Amino acid sequence: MTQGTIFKIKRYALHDGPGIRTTVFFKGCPLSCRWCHNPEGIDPRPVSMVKASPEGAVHETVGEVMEVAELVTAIEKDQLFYDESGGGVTFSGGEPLAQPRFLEAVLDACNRRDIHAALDTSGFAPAAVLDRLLPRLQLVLFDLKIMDADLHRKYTGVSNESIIENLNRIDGGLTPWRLRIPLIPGMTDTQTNLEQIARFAAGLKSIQGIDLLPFHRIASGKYRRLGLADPMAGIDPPSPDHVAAIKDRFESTGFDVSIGG
Ligand SMILES: C[S@@+](CC[C@H](N)C(=O)[O-])C[C@H]1O[C@@H](n2cnc3c(N)ncnc32)[C@H](O)[C@@H]1O
Ligand code: SF4
Repeated sequence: MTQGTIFKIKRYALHDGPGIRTTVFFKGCPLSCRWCHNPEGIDPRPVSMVKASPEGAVHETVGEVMEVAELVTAIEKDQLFYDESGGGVTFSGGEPLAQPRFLEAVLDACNRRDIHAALDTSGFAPAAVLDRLLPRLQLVLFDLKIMDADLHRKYTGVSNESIIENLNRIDGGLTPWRLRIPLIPGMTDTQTNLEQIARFAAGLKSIQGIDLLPFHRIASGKYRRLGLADPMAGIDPPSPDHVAAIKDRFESTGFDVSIGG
């Protein structure tokens, strides 16, 4: 039996793809982005978080091992909503590509049920994993964080070499995809990085659009609950005007650009 580890299933999501969606968060990620808003999803094993309750602080375990059939049952519960809204399921995390066999089995089940399946990914995976999974996906939301290899390593912990290779791979294929750029002040959101991304994006062929994801601070409480220091303490979200100017910049070169995705 193929099993996977999941840390959240969010129903009635209106982001991360068209229509009403269920977002499934896969546990485990080979990156460790300094700004990650899902720090509880990085360790592949279940982790302990402190939760406030009427009885005081209690520990809860985040992360659950699931069978393919169990997850598919949870996903198909809302098939009526997907069908009526043009929605479906989005696999996010953590990094879904870090559990490729489990993801493949769940995708096969979704494909058999005609459930639209989207992948939210850092793109950090062996090319063979991507090649196997792309034909099973109806949409890929592919993050591009930092073009400079050294800065990418500094802020995410890994090289971006395989990510760029995989971007070029998906761009030559048939699976619909959008580029996602998190706007993190001083890290991804610098003039140099955005210019480098714009130059790279100008050469892409099958890209359907760009989603800008402005930095937000929803994770600060999560770091506290994990017993960790917030690595982004003191950093504010970018202003709406600044984000609008970046949107204009990408739109002026012909891209369909959304804020928030
Ligand atoms: C948590 S990640 C999971 C999927 C995959 N690991 C990735 O990075 O694309 C989902 C999305 O949230 C974005 N993100 C993470 N932390 C963020 C933050 N603090 N503010 C805004 N976007 C953030 C990522 O860039 C990514 O597009
Ligand atoms: S790749 Fe995604 S899940 Fe992994 S650390 Fe970065 S933002 Fe978080």
